[in-house]
Amino acid sequence: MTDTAPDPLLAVDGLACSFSGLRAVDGATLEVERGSITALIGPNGAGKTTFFNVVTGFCPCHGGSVRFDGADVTGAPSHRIARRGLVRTFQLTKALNAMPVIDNMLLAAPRQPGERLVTTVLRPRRVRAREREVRAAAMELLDTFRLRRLADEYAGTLSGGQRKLLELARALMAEPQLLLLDEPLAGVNPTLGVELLDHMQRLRADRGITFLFIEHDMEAVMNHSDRVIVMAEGRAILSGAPSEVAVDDRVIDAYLGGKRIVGPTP
Ligand SMILES: Nc1ncnc2c1ncn2[C@@H]1O[C@H](COP(=O)(O)OP(=O)(O)OP(=O)(O)O)[C@@H](O)[C@H]1O
Repeated sequence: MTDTAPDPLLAVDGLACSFSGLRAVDGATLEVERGSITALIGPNGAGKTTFFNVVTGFCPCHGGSVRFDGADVTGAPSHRIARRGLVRTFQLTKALNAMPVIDNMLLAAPRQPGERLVTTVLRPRRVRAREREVRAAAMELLDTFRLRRLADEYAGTLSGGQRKLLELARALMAEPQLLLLDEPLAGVNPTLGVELLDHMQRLRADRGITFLFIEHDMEAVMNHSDRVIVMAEGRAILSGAPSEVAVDDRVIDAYLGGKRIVGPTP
């Protein structure tokens, strides 16, 4: 690692996670700056997805620490980490596919007082007010992603691109401070890919959301991120501006197929 942020939103130190002896994440140390769009790159099997899973509480932590927004969240359950604003996207499951788009959105909202019978009975007005708030937030996001007209359609009937947008919209219902995206451009046509990257820029500007995204598309990484972190064999081996990372010999040899990429386009 070559740089550190003064007040990082996410600070991970020596993180480890093994699967039956295989060290998928092996002492990863990295930081994500507040308000940045940071890319996480590295070869297949480098441990990027497992890193996301450990940080967000979906895989066990076998060593090291995770600090988010100044709090130690190492090994905390995923729902508690998400409630703090550290959220990752997920592919729509079978169950979610069998539900209308709007229900997918409503289910993803935090702090639903109607979840508790006692609140529903004793404070019905509060429950209804929160339900209206959640529905309004869902509709606004569906508008943003041009999915509003599909609100009552089953999620399973959406095109691949629309599903990607719905995954992003669902994650935003959790009101993230830091959103982790695992290969957001995979399987997406180039036009929608550009749209997704524009959404990230706009969400950062309008809602102050910080992004950490895993991506193999080097053009997207170099042109749409402020920082790039390179992972190999379970560790972060390099971090810097895209223009710095793009000229590093290790990156050129191992991850860019020997091709030199000259920084972001103006
Ligand atoms: N649930 C699991 N059980 C066993 N091994 C796993 C599990 N998840 C990941 N691994 C292994 O951990 C290593 C890291 O995998 P991971 O998916 O985190 O890498 P990655 O960098 O995200 O790769 P890719 O770019 O191909 O998605 C790989 O060797 C993988 O096979």
